[in-house]
Amino acid sequence: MAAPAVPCYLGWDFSTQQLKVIAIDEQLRVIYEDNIHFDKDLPEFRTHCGVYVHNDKLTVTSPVLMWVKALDMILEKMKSSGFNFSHVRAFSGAGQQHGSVYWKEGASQILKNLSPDLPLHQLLKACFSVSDSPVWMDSSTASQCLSLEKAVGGAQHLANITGSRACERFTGNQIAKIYSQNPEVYAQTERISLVSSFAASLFLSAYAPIDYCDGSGMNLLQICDKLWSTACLNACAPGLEEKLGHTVPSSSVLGSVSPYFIQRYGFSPDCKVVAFTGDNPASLAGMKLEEGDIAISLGTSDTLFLWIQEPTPALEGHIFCNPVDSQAYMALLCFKNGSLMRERIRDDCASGSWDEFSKALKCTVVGNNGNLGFYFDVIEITPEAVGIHRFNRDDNKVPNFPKEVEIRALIEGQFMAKRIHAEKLGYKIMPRTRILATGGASCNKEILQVLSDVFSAPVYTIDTANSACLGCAYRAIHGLVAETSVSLADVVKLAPEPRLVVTPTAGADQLYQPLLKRYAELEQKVVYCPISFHL
Ligand SMILES: O=C(CO)[C@@H](O)[C@H](O)CF
Repeated sequence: MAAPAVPCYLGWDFSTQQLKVIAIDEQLRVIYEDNIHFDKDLPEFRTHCGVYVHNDKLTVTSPVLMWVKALDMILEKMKSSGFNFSHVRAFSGAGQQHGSVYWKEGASQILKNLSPDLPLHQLLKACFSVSDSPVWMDSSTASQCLSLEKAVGGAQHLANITGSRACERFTGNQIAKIYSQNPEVYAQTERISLVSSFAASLFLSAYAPIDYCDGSGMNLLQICDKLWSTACLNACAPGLEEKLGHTVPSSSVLGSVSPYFIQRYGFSPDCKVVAFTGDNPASLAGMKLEEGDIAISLGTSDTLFLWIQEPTPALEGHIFCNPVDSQAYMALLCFKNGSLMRERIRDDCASGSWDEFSKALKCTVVGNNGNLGFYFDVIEITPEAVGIHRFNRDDNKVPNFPKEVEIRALIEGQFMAKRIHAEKLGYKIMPRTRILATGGASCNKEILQVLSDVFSAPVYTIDTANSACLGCAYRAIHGLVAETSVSLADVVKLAPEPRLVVTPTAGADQLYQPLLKRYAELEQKVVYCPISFHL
């Protein structure tokens, strides 16, 4: 007797280092999780942490066919494990924000006529005019950023229009660079997707629209009316609107999964595809963020984000259209030196062991006896700085710290930066503030204890570190009823509540108040002017 059909929903995450998938049942319980790690499972692409850092140390890309092949592999893994795709009622997904994919002229015809006998990476190998997609770690478009801000009347004006000042990783500036350096490649490109809408296009076997939320990470979309800004488009490249297509609300049902997936994997013809969005916005959905909460994602990038009702564009940080409620917004601060920085210090100071790393945090005192550090192996976004800078309790620069002091200085510094820059943007740590942590490092209780002490707030986590995948599975369910104006919160009220993990150490707030002030003052000594830095 065949097992009863257990309707389920999928959430995909095309992130920097891996492709992840989660399946949940109608009771929102996780029934399947899997991933393909790009470096380990696709060694033929020879990426490091999922990317190529070019010789100029500014340009950072990822091979688009690696993402395509990762999807082939994870679907085959699921099929071999007996996963029944016919039970999937709907799915949505996320992609690393700001990255872009360039479809070559004629690709839409190839997408429409995929043979289910072959894997996607063979069928699509001639479909991309740019084989190495620019990704969010890139910082090579300083001149394009200057031109864009000049074209629209300055940095704050651009922030008022698009939610951010010109950012080197943002897609409009990346497109401008490709157009200026390779106009013939740009001319051969019939469609430009974000990583999120590229992934949705694979499942639709047709170009998927960009959603409002991920679209607001491009320096091209007007966050007030969700329309492309003509001034910004024209400042980046000619005929750009036609290559981008129109945008859609993040809860839109884009259509049904394509015949390729029905015939090759057994998806139901009724399986719906809900608009894909950015990874951080998907995490906001996955963590059931409430007003007053602060979310911190500890992944390849560390990001701090929160749900806001009104846009407050500034010269630092970003305002995106909200992925769950298209009348609301989300604020985000991005810190590029996240997990890769923690892993490098773990390798150098804890013999590559997280247990040793945690022991070092346990055996060093809150506040680290006044030792402070700034750890930026790659050019940091918040603040704009690079290099390793250590200061002793007298604010004197020192060349090194003992290993366990180095470990605490790294973690305290990463979290003090988050609190300082969040409060600079007006985000208040209130008595009822909850810190919701996600991402790989959210599994480390000692790291979360430092987070709680620095923010003087309790830290909660959800059952999986893959909040972006989970958020997309939730959004898949919501997409099926979004027309009835049911809120996501209503749809996921049965989902597990975030779980309290740590509370602040007694006296920590009194210790960190003067340290936060010192850290903010010392940070001014390590930041640089990005333009002069590159010239
Ligand atoms: O650039 C970022 C956010 O603005 C990063 O967090 C990427 O989304 C990571 F994939």
